[in-house]
Amino acid sequence: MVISSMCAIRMSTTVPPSSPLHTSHLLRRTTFNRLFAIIYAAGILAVIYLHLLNLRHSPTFISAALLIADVVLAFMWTTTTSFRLYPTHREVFPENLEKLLEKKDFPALDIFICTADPYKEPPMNVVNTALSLMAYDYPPEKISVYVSDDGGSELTLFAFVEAAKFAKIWLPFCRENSIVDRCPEAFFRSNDVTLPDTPKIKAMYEKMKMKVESVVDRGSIDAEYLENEDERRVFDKWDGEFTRHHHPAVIQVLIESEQQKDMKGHHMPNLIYVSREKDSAYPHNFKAGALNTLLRVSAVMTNAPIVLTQDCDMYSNDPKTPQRMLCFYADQSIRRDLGYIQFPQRFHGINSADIYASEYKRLYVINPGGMDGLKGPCYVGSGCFFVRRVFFGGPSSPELPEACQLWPDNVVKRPITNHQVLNLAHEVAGSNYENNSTWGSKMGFRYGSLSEDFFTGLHQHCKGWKSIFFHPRRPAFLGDLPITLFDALNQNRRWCIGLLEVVFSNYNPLTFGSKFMGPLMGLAYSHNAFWPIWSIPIIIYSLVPQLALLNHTPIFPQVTDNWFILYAFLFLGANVQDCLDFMLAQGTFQQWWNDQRMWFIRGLSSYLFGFVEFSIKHLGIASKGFHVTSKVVDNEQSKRYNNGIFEFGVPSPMFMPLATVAIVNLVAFVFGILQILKEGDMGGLFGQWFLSCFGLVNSWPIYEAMLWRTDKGKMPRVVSVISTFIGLTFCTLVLLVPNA
Ligand SMILES: O=c1ccn([C@@H]2O[C@H](COP(=O)(O)OP(=O)(O)O[C@H]3O[C@H](CO)[C@@H](O)[C@H](O)[C@H]3O)[C@@H](O)[C@H]2O)c(=O)[nH]1
Ligand SMILES: [Mn+2]
Repeated sequence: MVISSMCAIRMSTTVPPSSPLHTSHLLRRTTFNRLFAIIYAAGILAVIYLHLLNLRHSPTFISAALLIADVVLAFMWTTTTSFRLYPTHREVFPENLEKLLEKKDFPALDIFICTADPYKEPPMNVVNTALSLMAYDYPPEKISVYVSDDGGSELTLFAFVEAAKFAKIWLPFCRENSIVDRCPEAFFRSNDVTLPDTPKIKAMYEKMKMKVESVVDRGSIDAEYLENEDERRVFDKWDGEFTRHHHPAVIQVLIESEQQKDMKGHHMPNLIYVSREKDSAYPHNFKAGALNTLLRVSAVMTNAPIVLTQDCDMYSNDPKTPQRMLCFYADQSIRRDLGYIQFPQRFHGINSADIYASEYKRLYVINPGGMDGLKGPCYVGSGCFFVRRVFFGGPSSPELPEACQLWPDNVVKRPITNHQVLNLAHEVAGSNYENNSTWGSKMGFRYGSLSEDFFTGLHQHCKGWKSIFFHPRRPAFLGDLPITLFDALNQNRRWCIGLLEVVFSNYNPLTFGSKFMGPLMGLAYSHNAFWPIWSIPIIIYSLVPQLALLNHTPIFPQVTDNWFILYAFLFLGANVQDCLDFMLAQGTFQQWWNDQRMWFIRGLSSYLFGFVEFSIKHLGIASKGFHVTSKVVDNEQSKRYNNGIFEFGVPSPMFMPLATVAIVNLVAFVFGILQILKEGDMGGLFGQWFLSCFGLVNSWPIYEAMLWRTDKGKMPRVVSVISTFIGLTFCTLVLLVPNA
């Protein structure tokens, strides 16, 4: 089969100015942002000056702690400012594409879907993702979908055998009825089930789902579910020796575009199941390893010039997405150093207040828009269209892989089921294939960080590639999100470990990054990389002023003092601007409130624990792998989540600092009230009392969970008891210590 990676070379298109493919402009708030940044920076300098003065007069633990907290806040503010100087918005005009390109000249597209565990990532969901992507409004013979199964599970493969059959009906159905929701589950969930064929197709879908789910429940495949010898042979490799951590490579072509047609006689995309060889003697490098295997396997089989990476839960929500992507890719004027086009990760099923701030609006929407005005957004692991060449060295310093069949401009001339092709594909999926190679260091996705996405994008930008952020009105992809606080924090903690791995690598974004990408990009990358250090000011500000209050030690200027205005300005300025940014990005005030609360919660838990775990790992004491976030939904939990109730439930040490801080703030708050009743004023302690109110309001769900909730999601008793004890001990100690 001649796959059209040639198109990439032939497509010498110049876009006429009258019918642009895309436009971009700076947001209106840019000038304001820049002016405000200058004023705010002056405020920061003044407060640091005040701290230094204080420290000279009274060099106490408190003044040192406050200086450290404010220096970290100032640093994080500087990094945030890098997103605010060039906030960019883009539009695309896919309707102009046809003036430049015929459909037959569209470049081929290799789609990678990663899954790792059939019990945390139900195969039915993976199948839904795959079907939604196969149904793209794009020439099907140009699409190849590769599913990487790191779980090495016959259950997942079985689901795909079924999906390949269902695709024959589903794809023409979507095309003929111009369906927009091409993820079957999402389509049947929504209400427009009025088309004549729908009941029939729905019944078929339900039957497939029932089969797949029963197979997953039983953990094995009933013989009756396999229709013929060919289907049985597919599972031959799962013999007695086969385990998840030790097995040969399995590559199974489930649909071959050239050979198989759908019900209506149209081409279908290629569908290929890949489970790379696993052998405990070799590191497998988690998702980055899986993606590198797919890069090679797909190079051997189809070698499309564009590669889309998807997490297994991120289904397509808009069939026109590849065409929108083409609006950038087809533009010669930006092509030379264009490495990737990132669409934001968006989620379905978020509760309206977004209690866990799972939307990560800043990470996925606001900040990438800010980087788009510089050299482009970070790669966030899913929803990203790469130019294949970006994995092989810089734009003008190519790094070619060992075999010419893997070169990014190689044209595959043989069908994907050809023996030689399949043999080579198995070879490059071998567990020792990468030994002594530069895969993971100079080529492909980067190893060495649990946040392989962040690390990979950073590396590519440092090599001179640019990227583009495109945020369409209708979300291009929708994924699952964690619905318990524990899952949400665990995910964040894994990211933190991965980010610190980048900070302490040779590719520190601040030093190495600024040198190769410029200072603003360096700062922008540092913002994420240094996330965990948020915990320093958060811990200090949620304990020190409150404890000092109990000790009658004023640490902020008096309300009547001019310096108080500075504090008020810095506090309000940061929060109001942050809130405005958030609301201008289609957020509500309540969502913003919850977002800042989660920031506070993460600072006391996942950022902190990520930091500790990273240090332990670094000292070689323990090493934790990539804990896949569960996408399975428990009904009760889901009900509580939908009602906006926090889910604690598990006795995790991560909840302890949260509960301790909640107790200390409660005591300080009550103490402040008593103080007013007794003496009629706050005696210079207003600022501190105000912070304890802030802490109190933010901790509300924690009090609820500790004190009066009775459901399963309440705070486990052991966490409540230990934290209350620690919190009260702190308070008693400072009450007993004489005024400092
Ligand atoms: O050994 C592994 C581990 C994970 N995965 C896949 O990686 C994806 C992301 O894993 P998930 O548990 O969903 O992590 P999240 O924290 O939700 O993912 C975010 O963070 C990851 C980095 O930590 C990025 O890779 C993801 O793209 C990004 O969405 C999933 O499709 C997994 O199947 C593998 O293929 N192999
Ligand atoms: Mn995920």
